[in-house]
Amino acid sequence: MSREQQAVARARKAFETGRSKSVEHRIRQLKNLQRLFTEKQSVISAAVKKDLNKSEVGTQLYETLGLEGELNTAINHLKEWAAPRPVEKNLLTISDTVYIKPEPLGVVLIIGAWNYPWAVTIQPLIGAIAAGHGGPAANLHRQRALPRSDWGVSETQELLRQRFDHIFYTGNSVVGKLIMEAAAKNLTPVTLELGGKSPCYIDKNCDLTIACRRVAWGKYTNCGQTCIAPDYILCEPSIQDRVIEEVKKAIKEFYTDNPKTCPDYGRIINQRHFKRIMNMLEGSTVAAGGDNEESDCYIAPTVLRDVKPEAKVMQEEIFGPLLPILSVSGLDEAIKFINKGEKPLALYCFSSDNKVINRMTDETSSGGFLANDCLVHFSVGSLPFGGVGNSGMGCYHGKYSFDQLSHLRSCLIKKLNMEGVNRMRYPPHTPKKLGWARFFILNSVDLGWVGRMALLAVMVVVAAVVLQCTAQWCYQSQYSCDDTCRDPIRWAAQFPSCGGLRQSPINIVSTKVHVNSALPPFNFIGHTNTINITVENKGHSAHFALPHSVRLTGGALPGHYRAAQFHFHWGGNGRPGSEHTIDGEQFPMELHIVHIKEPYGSLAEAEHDMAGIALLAFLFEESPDDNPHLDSVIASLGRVKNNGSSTVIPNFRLSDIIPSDKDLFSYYRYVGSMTTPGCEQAVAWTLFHRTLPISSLQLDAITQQCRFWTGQPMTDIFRPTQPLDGRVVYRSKAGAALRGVMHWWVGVSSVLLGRTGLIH
Ligand SMILES: NC(=O)C1=CN([C@@H]2O[C@H](COP(=O)(O)OP(=O)(O)OC[C@H]3O[C@@H](n4cnc5c(N)ncnc54)[C@H](O)[C@@H]3O)[C@@H](O)[C@H]2O)C=CC1
Ligand SMILES: CCCCCCCCCC(=O)O
Repeated sequence: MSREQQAVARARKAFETGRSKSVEHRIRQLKNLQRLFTEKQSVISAAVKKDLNKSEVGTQLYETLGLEGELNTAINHLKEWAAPRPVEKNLLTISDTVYIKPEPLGVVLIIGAWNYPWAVTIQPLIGAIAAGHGGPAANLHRQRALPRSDWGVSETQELLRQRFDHIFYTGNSVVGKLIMEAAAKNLTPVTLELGGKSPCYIDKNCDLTIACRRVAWGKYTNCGQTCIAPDYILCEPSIQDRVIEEVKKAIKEFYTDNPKTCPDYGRIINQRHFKRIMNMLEGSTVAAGGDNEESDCYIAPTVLRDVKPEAKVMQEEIFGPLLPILSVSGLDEAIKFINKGEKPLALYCFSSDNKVINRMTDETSSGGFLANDCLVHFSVGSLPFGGVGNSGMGCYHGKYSFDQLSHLRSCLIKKLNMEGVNRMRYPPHTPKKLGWARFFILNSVDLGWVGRMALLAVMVVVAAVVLQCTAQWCYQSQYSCDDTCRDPIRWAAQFPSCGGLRQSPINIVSTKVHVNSALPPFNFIGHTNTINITVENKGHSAHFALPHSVRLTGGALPGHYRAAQFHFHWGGNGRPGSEHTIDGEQFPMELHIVHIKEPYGSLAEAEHDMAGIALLAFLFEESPDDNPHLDSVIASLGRVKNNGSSTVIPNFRLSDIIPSDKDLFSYYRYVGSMTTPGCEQAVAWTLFHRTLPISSLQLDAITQQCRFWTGQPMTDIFRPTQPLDGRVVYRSKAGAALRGVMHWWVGVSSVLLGRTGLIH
């Protein structure tokens, strides 16, 4: 048996004892690892000094500090991570216990690279221990502190002939493919943390001194041997000379006039890599640096100017201290250039203009994206770190390491009773049974986070099942005395927020609103894009899903918001159906465009923030003529008649159904809630003065097409207005200056929080 086979056998035996599965055991192991970094700090630093000429402080800053943080996070959160995770259920499974159970996979092989030898091996190891793996085979690669040269390859190759339950590899993409090939033999899942050419776009609209200092830091740290180092700069020719001067200034500031003698400037790992990097200089013009000494593996911080895309230095990841500058005519060309290459591990964009940054994020893809800085995303444990496409697959850091190295097992525990409900899925199959199955499967019930108490909670759920099945919420129009669904006045019994003090919709009394000159116009982004949107009948209304490229800023909202969907509220048979009323008048129909604040990913995440959701509301007024922009909307509703059905509207533009920006400076603003259960009190409402036209024929077409989840015609889908409860409604003043925008929001929030008794 080879020593690699023995190591794997030992690890598997240890795993099979089941000891590593106990959370207490995992925490003990993590604490042991923590001790290693306090007790052996100087040995660790000395080894890395020999390998890469990193100073002791440098090793702590770039390697062990991050590991200490990861260890603390894992130790503090492990119980929560490892606990069963209850999930949302549908009506069919409401009485079952449904959860995700994170489980260790078995034996994990971790293969690391030499450039940050501790960070890239121990960080996945922390995840592996946390996930409950038995003695990972770990990396066998050798650093120069041990036998010098490329030892480790043959041992790794032998290891790869063994069977593992996961392989976590950090290194170059060529070897990454070999790893995947070896893993395929046993269908072993892999995480590949690879590299590539990470572009850095510098916009002319930015502080070049600061931008170049940050780029120089990102590039020359560890002598350029960082997987996420900015590989090359893209900028307009007009700023190239300034960029060179500023990078030179930063080099001097960090590493003195003579980087060779500076303790903070590193060395290339070995002569093979030294030659590889020096070869890349061929055909390019050195604008700064260029000095080198092979025997010392020294290459000075170097800048290359006017580099062509065909140049040698642009054909592969540099992984050394050369910084090529390529000319582009502007943002469009930079995006085109980046998209022509493989998807990078990191993408950097320096600009003072948010539009530039937004376009760069929206129109490119990369493992990570950083605006106006380099490398630091690696140190944020709450961000998943990993590549995409050629830069890798899978991710880690913090909880992501735990999840990456766990099997997220789906568990559904049913009881052997309630067979009646199951009959809808047993043969003989009939359309009626299908109708019931649609109802039970398509209606989800979010019971919230039950955590480790899942077992106890499910008993409560079982007890409540009969009540729950018959207690769906409905609009007043659906309710009749024979029904058991909950109409709006009884929503609060099941959804407590619906009885809160900041509920929507409201009646706006125009003489009582406060005129506020600090309410500026909105900035609509992506509203004119032509998109394909999915429309779905949700049982209570129809939702028109919007892509994340549609965004919103301005309007004194406290941040950037991404569109999620829009929907309408309507009446029926000539009855008005708006939710908001003005001076008691209800309008024929109301449009709501729902936006979620960044960086929240969903309504559920945003609901804990008082302004987590921005809702734009438009009232409709009856017009003698049809509004042609509503044709595609009306036609799509005809294709989603029943609960759960969906369709696509191709080539849709949001700007076609709402007025242009210049007509939207005038609006009401107040803080309220969603108007359907759970009535989350997290909404900054904007109700525009400008109404939208709709003909009576169009209104009839809209209100007569869809059906509720109960099968009845979907009419009068609005919630009655709610008490203001001391809230203030503001009205924007046309042409107001931007000044004081933040003050307005802070002012409103404190007024509101104070009045609702949340602050004193
Ligand atoms: N995404 C990330 O987190 C990181 C990615 N990298 C990337 O790693 C690359 C630099 O490291 P490398 O030169 O790859 O490091 P390396 O030469 O140390 O190789 C990485 C690992 O692969 C093993 N290995 C090498 N050749 C092998 C073969 N033929 N068969 C089996 N195993 C083999 C080595 O023993 C080592 O453990 C760069 O592309 C860099 O961007 C580096 C650090 C972090
Ligand atoms: C304070 C910022 C720390 C940046 C550390 C960067 C480590 C990159 C990982 C790698 O190349 O192996």
